[in-house]
Amino acid sequence: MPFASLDAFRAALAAAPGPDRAARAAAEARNSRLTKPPGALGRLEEIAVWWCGWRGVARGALERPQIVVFAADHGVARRGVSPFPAEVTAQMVGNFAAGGAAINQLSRLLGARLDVVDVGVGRPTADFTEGPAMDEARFLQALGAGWDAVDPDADLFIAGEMGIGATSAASAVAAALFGGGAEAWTGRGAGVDDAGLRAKTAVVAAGLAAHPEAAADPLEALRRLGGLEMAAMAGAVAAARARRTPVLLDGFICTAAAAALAHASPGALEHCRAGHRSGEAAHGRMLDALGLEAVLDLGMRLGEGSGAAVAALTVKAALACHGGMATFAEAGVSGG
Ligand SMILES: Cc1cc2ncn([C@H]3O[C@H](COP(=O)(O)O)[C@@H](O)[C@H]3O)c2cc1C
Ligand SMILES: O=C(O)c1cccnc1
Repeated sequence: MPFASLDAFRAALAAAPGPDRAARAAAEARNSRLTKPPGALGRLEEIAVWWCGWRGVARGALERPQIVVFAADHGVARRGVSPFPAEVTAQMVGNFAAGGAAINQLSRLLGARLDVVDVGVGRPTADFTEGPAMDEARFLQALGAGWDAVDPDADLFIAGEMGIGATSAASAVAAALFGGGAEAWTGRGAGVDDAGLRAKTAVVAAGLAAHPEAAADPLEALRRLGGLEMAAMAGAVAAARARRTPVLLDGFICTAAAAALAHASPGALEHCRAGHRSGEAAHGRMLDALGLEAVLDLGMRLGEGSGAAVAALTVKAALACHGGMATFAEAGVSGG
């Protein structure tokens, strides 16, 4: 859906539907009758009920998960904020096409549809220390590209990204949204050393200083300090909500993009769970600030949607138990 203005996108966010409460209650009732002590499947139980509520079913299985990797280049990559050169973004897009990346293996294992959407490879954002990363037209285009990438028939959606420099953009957006300064939100990304981390933190601080307007408006924070792939991820997460498709958020970059939605429209992430807690230092703090609990905590810090893809295997497990187990009555087991 092309958005003619930021207000049009805000209106789409405001129109977000809630879960199907009757389906959720039916899934909860079913869960309480299954042959196990109450609560013995731990958080798998609430994961299954969450998914059923958004899908509008009393029970179900994961059949059409979708992963979209949004790829884009960052102007700020020129500032030496990543241990890897900017050309790795395009090279990794080639690797996705050839099936050689981590996300290829995980999406195949999950049985997911994997799409790679180029929203700015070779056409970087502006360096946010010098001006807004995106003008409004480009920002709206990326939001719309993300919106359009979501398969309306998907039964679980994951947004991933590829873009050298992206953790600097995510740190800047997080600092603008949550406050606390560049130091609190800047981490090692793809692996900068101590000197690199100091330089990266200074670049994020310079970006924040250049865009005081970002603190006042979450979508402006995303436009001025974020990346094209982050804008597309935000558009995709919003589109999934419009279709009541449950979402697993990935790591630091994905969560920072989604956080802009949460700040723009309270409740915008009700259809989301945090797939994992990334090894990027500030991700846990961001999840806490958003009130999100991670499904997994494996020290992964890759991006590409990889942490959420592993978490989707846990959703599959949760739904296999919830959908397939016998009730106490069906199995003739006493005590239910
Ligand atoms: C080979 C390679 C594959 C990747 N896949 C995801 N990322 C991850 O690293 C980048 C962010 O880190 P930074 O902000 O430090 O540049 C993003 O592209 C992210 O998706 C990768 C990075 C590399 C090097
Ligand atoms: O958590 C993430 O999304 C992440 C962390 C490091 C590098 N790329 C992505």
